[in-house]
Amino acid sequence: MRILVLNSGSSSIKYRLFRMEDEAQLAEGHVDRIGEPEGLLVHRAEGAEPVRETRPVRDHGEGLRDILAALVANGALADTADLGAIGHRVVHGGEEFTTAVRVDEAVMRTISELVPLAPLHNPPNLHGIEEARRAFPATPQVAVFDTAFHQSIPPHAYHYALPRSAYTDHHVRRYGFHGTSHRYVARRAAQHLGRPLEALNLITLHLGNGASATAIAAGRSVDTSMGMTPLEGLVMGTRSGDVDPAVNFYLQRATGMSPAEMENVLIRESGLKGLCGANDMREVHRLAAAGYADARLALEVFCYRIRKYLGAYYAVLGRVDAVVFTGGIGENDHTVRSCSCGGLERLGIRLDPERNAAPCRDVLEVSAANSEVKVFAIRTNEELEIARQTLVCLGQS
Ligand SMILES: Nc1ncnc2c1ncn2[C@@H]1O[C@H](COP(=O)(O)OP(=O)(O)O)[C@@H](O)[C@H]1O
Ligand SMILES: CC(=O)OP(=O)(O)O
Ligand SMILES: [Mg+2]
Repeated sequence: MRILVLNSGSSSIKYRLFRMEDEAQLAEGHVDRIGEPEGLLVHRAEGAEPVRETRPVRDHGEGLRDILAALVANGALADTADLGAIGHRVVHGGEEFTTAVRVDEAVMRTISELVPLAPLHNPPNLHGIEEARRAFPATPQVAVFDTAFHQSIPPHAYHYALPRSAYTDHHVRRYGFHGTSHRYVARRAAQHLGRPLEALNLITLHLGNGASATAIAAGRSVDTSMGMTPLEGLVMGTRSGDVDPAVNFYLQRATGMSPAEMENVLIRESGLKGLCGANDMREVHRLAAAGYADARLALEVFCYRIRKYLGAYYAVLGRVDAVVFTGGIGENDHTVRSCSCGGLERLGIRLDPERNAAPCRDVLEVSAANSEVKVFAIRTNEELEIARQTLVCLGQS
């Protein structure tokens, strides 16, 4: 069966096509700048020349039709009937969804009821599903939630110490995100260690544009650094992560910013970008190497926050079998890995500098031979995990 995985953002659609019999990736690409005067379309498929086009793409519906046409043109699909299912990334599933679900009217309604909890992510996800249902009415559509893996977090870890009505009336609690990635790399680590995931305690660190840490006990998520929204926790490209909530009110009063303007500052103008002007980690390194003190500080704040969560989750778990770094930064940035793990030898975490400097192609063990806790860099594949869960949901695996 062929499964198309879609990740619909506000002005983009990313996709990958898999043949599930052998989990081969047949094609991938993205449509960016939807609705802008000049859109960008990139398509790559096995055995075909890559295509890169710039032209306007009016809306998500047109973007999806372009993707389908490209998949047929480059031979990845014979026709639409060749598509067994579409799996959609949906960021917020609230408390309603603990696993992937087949999309129907009731599911669409529930995802839209969750929009207030994820105003940036859920509307484009929902829109992508609507358009896909319109473009492929006969194809089963499955929603796979970032929050689902974290539904095993116990009440003492998901409750904030707020008046009860915040939870009972307004659903304010920790939900956690990046669940498909944390789950995927946890499974890869277990395979590499040759042990069942259900027997392992892990700390997984997804460090991409968004970043989060998860404590995994006996294969299940028991705590994670992102909260009600993907703003809490680690320092990110443009998001602040943890701050004293009073900063919010203080800065609004001091500067006259509205709540919406303040939210924009915390989500889009903070993190690495706020600290040193660059949100891309490679650029932060370039600036630091060129002697910019702000960039060096940004790196230190970024790694220090990770180290704090490593310590906290060590305490949560009591025993840790492995720490896993993933996401664009976690997979590629050996400096961030060594800086984040620095000084944790007493916890049994010791890196091997030579192994740590090697490129990570799939699973790279970066801990020293005498490290009690194994440390890995593992390439994540959220799309493949979504395709697998789509297959499970349809009862075909
Ligand atoms: N070789 C590298 N060294 C350091 N950072 C890298 C490297 N390659 C990618 N990154 C960083 O990874 C981040 C993007 O991560 P990625 O997982 O691709 O993002 P997203 O969350 O959008 O999927 C950026 O900060 C980028 O600078
Ligand atoms: C939920 C989230 O933060 O996702 P991303 O890292 O893709 O922004
Ligand atoms: Mg990513």
